[in-house]
Amino acid sequence: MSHQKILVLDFGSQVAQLIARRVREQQVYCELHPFDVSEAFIREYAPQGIILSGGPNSVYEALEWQAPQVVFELGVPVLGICYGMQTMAEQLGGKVESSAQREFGYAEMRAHGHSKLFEGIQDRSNDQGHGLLDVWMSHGDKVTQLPAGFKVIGSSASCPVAAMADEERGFYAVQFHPEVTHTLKGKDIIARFVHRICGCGRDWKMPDYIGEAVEKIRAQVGDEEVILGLSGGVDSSVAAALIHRAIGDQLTCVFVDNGLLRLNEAEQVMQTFARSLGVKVIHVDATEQFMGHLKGVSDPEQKRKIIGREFVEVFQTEAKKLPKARWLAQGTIYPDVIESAGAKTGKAHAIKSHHNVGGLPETLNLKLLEPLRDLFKDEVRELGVALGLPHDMVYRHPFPGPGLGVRILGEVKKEYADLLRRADAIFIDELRAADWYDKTSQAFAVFLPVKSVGVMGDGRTYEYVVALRAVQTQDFMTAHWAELPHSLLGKVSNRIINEVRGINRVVYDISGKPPATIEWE
Ligand SMILES: Nc1ncnc2c1ncn2[C@@H]1O[C@H](COP(=O)(O)OP(=O)(O)OP(=O)(O)O)[C@@H](O)[C@H]1O
Ligand SMILES: O=c1[nH]c(=O)c2[nH+]cn([C@@H]3O[C@H](COP(=O)(O)O)[C@@H](O)[C@H]3O)c2[nH]1
Ligand SMILES: NC(=O)CC[C@H](N)C(=O)O
Ligand SMILES: [Mg+2]
Repeated sequence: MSHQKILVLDFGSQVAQLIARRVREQQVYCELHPFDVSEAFIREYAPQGIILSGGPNSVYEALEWQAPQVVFELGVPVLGICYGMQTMAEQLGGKVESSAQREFGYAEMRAHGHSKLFEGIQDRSNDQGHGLLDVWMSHGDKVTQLPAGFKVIGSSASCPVAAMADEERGFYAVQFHPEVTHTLKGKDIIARFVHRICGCGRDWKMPDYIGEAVEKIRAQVGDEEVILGLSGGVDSSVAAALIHRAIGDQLTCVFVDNGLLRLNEAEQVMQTFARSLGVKVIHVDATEQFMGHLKGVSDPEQKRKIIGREFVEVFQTEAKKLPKARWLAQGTIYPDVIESAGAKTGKAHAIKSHHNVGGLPETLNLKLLEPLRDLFKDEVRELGVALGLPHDMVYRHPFPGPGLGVRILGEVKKEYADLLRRADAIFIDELRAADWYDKTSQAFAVFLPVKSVGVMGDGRTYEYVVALRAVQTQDFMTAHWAELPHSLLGKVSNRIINEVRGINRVVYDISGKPPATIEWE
């Protein structure tokens, strides 16, 4: 089945992913691509409408940062946002200049000229009955001359052309950012563009998508076999459930106990998958193998690389035991794809080597099956619910593949892992009991291999420290530390110190991301 689609062209905006999110929320399929994709690509993609994102450049400096001309020749509506508006103006014969008044943050925009884009959408109105909108701006350039055929449809105090349109041709542009939540009616504006102006229906729904995905997996796999690394996390669990729905027993999951899992995790995963869902799961106890290779290693990057390598090692060994195994399935999701795409616009530094990216050796001899490649995390969760996975599994916090290996600072030892497992379980227990688990995006304990002095029962102690970490975030790219109630933190600290012998001090991590990261290594 083919969907009606929107195409988002990325000019290097920090929030380009959000545009795609906002469109998907309208149950309209869309993809984000670098602005310089080929004309042939755009024609073949056959969008129902195109959105041009913002970006850091100025149109009068970065002359090659233009939308492919075909964008304006396809006969479909186009929405330019910020830089997207400026390049639209420039390319169609208008003018853009650097502005004396730069605007960053809140602005009030007055809508005028009865455009389809804003009609009936306002936060309040002024004395003349014009709609006023609270919008979020981030620009230093502005359109100073309209291209032929355009009229002004919105203005703000320091930006006379805050929005423009050529309704005849379906070209719309806004200087503000409708994709961020600070633009209060942004969601309505995106909805208006994709539904009314582009004429897209609501045909992107997870329950319907199951059938489509199942067909595709069957066609790809045929009568061959698939192995999937199952972690019990959201992505691999949903991938397992989906592939199992498609090919049943041709799927074998491999759950690796690397000795770095949380308390009772192995039992829980086996229980849910093998017993409740009837999926074939092989439980590989590779504790010795992982711990052996990690012995004496304290550099975080080296630890990550070793863990990644050993995972592949295990998958390969297991695949050899299945004569028809030709596929390795992964729970790769859309943000993973976008973040590692290395588009012309991306200049990201390597902060951490994620264990599952780029670690596949040439000799693997297995094809990759990635049925969640087009989905955002919340879509993956919705799909999981539609597939009948238990709520607790679908809404659990993410857990990184290197597991406790990156939560024990420095060298990993079994003794440390055992202490950490117990402290972590107490923290998560208490979070749930206090109804805070679902209010945080990720929470865990970290083991610090330093000792401090304490006094317990009149005796001196000299023991290890545990740090608690809890964050709130939408996308895990940035995060705030969670303002957990002091009483809750107090209770967790008390329980850990009383119940886990070997730990006599608990601290709470109050660093945001950036500048810190969520995991400590
Ligand atoms: N213990 C494990 N055994 C087998 N495969 C694993 C294990 N840990 C991680 N993996 C593999 O690595 C992939 C990436 O891990 P990642 O943590 O990003 O995803 P996830 O565990 O599926 O979901 P979540 O992000 O919710 O934790 C998983 O999809 C899974 O295929
Ligand atoms: O599957 C994974 N393999 C990894 O190697 C890995 N490293 C970090 N994470 C998770 O990614 C999110 C962001 O983490 P950081 O702020 O620590 O970079 C957080 O959710 C982290 O738990 C990983 N997940
Ligand atoms: N956020 C943007 O797209 C900014 C566009 C352009 N660089 C400006 O400053 O006006
Ligand atoms: Mg995980």
